[in-house]
Amino acid sequence: MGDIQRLAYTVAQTTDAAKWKHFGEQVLGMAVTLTPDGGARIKMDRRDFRIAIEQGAEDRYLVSGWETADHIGFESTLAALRKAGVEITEGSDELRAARCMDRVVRFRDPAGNAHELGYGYTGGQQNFVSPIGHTGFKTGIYGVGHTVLPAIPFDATLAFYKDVLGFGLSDVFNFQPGPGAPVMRIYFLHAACGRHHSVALAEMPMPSGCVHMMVEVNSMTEVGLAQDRATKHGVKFMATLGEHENDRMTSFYIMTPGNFALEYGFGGISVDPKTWTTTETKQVSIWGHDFSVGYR
Ligand SMILES: Cc1ccc(O)c(O)c1CC[C@@H]1C(=O)CC[C@]2(C)C(=O)CC[C@@H]12
Ligand SMILES: [Fe+2]
Repeated sequence: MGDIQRLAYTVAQTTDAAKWKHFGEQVLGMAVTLTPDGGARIKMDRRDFRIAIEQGAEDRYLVSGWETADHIGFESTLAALRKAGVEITEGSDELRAARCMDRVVRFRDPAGNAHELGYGYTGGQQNFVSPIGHTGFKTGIYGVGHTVLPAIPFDATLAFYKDVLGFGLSDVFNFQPGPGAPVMRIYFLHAACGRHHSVALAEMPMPSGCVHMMVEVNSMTEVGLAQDRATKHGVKFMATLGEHENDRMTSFYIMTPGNFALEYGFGGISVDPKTWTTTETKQVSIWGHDFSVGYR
């Protein structure tokens, strides 16, 4: 088992941070602060941010930010990356300050997805206050949620997550989008925190850099309220409400200003990384999750 504990944060790029301010606050119920450089910081808990928005030429996903418990876990993960011949860039003082980490390094996986690895949170500890009265998110040791990344070539990318980064394989899904259509693999991996998956690898190209990211709330009521807000604000739904078979998450999917989807859910299971054996899911969901709405 590896030393990566959780997905600590994600980073997206925007051409217009005001769009993220509106979406983050009015739809997601998070607290969004615009920054002088044209970006934004999206707060979901006592940390200063869980989603960082950077000003740039495209609306897209940029980085998955992983966290170890301490410098020991950090150094051993770094050693595994070096041993695998991965190119590593040491984070500047500026990057460390932006991410509120004692130390940060950057690298890419075999599919080209950008990652940061860090430890030692150095930011503030202010209570989360939602501008719309939302009660909060399931974060803490479980991190921000999960991210689903494009993974081509699939086998090399999967091996990297398992053998280099030390993720455990929770569940495999050989997804057939339609009769006769080619199978697209979606594999779900857990970090040490035990969230059923902190990352999933999807065998599909995704120009925006992310298939979706997931945030979790603490009650079904909060999912329903968020669904109402998304409807009210005319947000595009990528999937209707439903419950996944593998992690039992009840969620819906909406499009973000970053051209990737966001899954908003409740009730996902945890696994025990010491004893879990990989399962195979046979269906997207037990009920609901009509993804055809995304094409309407
Ligand atoms: C199958 C599944 C289990 C648990 C999850 O958290 C989860 O997001 C999924 C669905 C993943 C996947 C997706 O995000 C992109 C669109 C996909 C490929 C579909 O059209 C069905 C399954 C979807
Ligand atoms: Fe998901």
